[in-house]
Amino acid sequence: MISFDEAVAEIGRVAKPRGFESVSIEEAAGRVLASPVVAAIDSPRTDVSAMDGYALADADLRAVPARLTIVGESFAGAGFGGSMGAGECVRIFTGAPVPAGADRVVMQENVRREGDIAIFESAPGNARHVRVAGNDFRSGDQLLDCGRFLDPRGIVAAAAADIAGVQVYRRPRVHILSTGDELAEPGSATSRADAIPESVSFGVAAMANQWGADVTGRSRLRDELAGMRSAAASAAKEADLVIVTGGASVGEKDFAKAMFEPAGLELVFSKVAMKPGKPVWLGRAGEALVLGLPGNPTSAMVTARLFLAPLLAGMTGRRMEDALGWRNAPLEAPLAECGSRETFHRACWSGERVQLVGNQDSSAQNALAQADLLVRQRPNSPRLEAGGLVQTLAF
Ligand SMILES: Nc1nc2c(c(=O)[nH]1)N[C@H]1C(S)=C(S)[C@@H](COP(=O)(O)OP(=O)(O)OC[C@H]3O[C@@H](n4cnc5c(N)ncnc54)[C@H](O)[C@@H]3O)O[C@H]1N2
Ligand code: MOO
Repeated sequence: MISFDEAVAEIGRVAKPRGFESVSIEEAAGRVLASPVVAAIDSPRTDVSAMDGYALADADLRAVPARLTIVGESFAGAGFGGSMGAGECVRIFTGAPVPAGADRVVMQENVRREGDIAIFESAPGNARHVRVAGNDFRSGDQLLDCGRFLDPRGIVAAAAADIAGVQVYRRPRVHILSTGDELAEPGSATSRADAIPESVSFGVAAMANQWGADVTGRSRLRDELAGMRSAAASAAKEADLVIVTGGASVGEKDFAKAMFEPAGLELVFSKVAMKPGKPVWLGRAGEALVLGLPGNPTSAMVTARLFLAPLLAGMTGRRMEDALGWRNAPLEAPLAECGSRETFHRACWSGERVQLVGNQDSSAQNALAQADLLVRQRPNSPRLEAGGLVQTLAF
């Protein structure tokens, strides 16, 4: 049995992107850049006004009040085509090109207008209200680095670079196999004695999508080795990552690993000294990675959060740390000493402190939905009093 940190290090070794593709800016949100975004234009492209008002030459306001003749208008998208001389100004709007000959914009609130004459009663302040060409970025500037997750802010910069598309890492194809004779489609559990709703694969699929995967297949399998083996072989051929739920322990029908043997399963790790989630395992079958999650729903979702999220971060070209951002937070109540397995308690954030949820059973589904944090407790660490700091991870 390896430690949690050793298991995370193994995840880091295997979690590599599987190629890249070009997508339009429209499709790029939530993807990760496989090549940098380089600006194709200056921004702004020319000197533009930062205010609605009047563009003029500073020299014309040396003596105030000043009366300048309005010789035209400049709008964003339709600049002033003419020329502006001494004693003249141009009506201008925010984002519009500043005409040649002007080096300042005066806000319209500080200007009185009489027909074609603009009257400037007082000396303007220091602010010229002109955004100089290229002051945001220049053509050729690298705006976003390779590996950048295209969040809404990044997408703005990518589009502003005036490029039609970007190169991003391919979304890993994920196939989820849930095992167990007892499992039934939600809504149909009572139609069969001893059946329960299959719940885990839905949470695992949601998490896989959240971390950038494309869930291309979902299958519910009976505990029958021949059928499981053929499902395992075809999932391993079709997917980059196969996730198996259940059958990870030592029961007589726990076939999760055995089902991949004919597909050439090589284990990376099997069993981690953690609670919950001890039976979690990782392997390869041909080109595919295979992640085995315990069947107990809380164990499955805790191990998915701790291993699937960083695995997909790496497979989509992100840093693994993006998925494992631990933060210190104070405890609401004392925490008993930890046993020999590293423990990940389910907890809630009250706004000021961390409170463990009441039901810490690894089969819990109601308490699972209440928890928004995991609290990490190192093996054999001593009791902590209320107010003591613990490491937490958004769950
Ligand atoms: N003798 C031992 N028994 C067990 C050990 C052990 O070390 N020695 N480990 C325990 C631990 S820890 C866990 S966790 C479970 C994990 O077992 P499996 O991965 O083999 O899971 P199953 O037996 O298939 O199922 C466990 C439990 O979860 C329910 N389940 C399974 N899949 C789903 C699903 N997709 N949706 C909803 N619920 C699911 C299943 O009905 C069982 O109740 O083993 C312990 N035993
Ligand atoms: O993973 Mo099991 O506790 O961890 O029920």
